[in-house]
Amino acid sequence: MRPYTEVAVGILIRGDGALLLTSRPEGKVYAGYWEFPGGKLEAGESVEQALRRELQEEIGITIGPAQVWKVTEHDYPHALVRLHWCRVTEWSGAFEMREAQQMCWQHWPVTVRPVLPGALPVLEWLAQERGLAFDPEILRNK
Ligand SMILES: Nc1nc2c([nH]c(=O)n2[C@H]2C[C@H](O)[C@@H](COP(=O)(O)OP(=O)(O)OP(=O)(O)O)O2)c(=O)[nH]1
Repeated sequence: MRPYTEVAVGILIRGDGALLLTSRPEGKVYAGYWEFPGGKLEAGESVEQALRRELQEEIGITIGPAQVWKVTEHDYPHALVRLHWCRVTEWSGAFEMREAQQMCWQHWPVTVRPVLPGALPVLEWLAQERGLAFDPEILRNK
């Protein structure tokens, strides 16, 4: 069986309920797709540690406490990933896209696309929590 790539992902939720999405930088698989910020765990790291490091490295902020909310899996051609989703409502520092990504605060309905397929289940749960009708399929394509 293919080994899992463990990934820590942050769902940053602003006081007004908006969610932070970032675009995948050039040179990575799925470049230009929208995703939640995060990245792969390094050896010996907890999910929270990896998320704190990735968000510092990639978007310049320092997150407060982060606890795993959901765990999902996605089988991509490039990797079998296990995504550890953390909701984050506290952070400090100024946003700075250090990999030339774009960032976007999104209210419902989410308008950016395409969104990484591995992020769609979580968007569906977030919409359900708010009692919103949401068809994740429309976010798959440009
Ligand atoms: N950050 C993030 N990754 C996601 C999401 N949904 C999803 O399927 N993934 C997948 C895509 C990638 O296969 C994997 C994340 O790996 P990555 O290559 O972006 O991570 P990284 O920043 O550590 O990359 P690198 O150092 O190897 O360049 O998780 C999401 O919403 N956010």
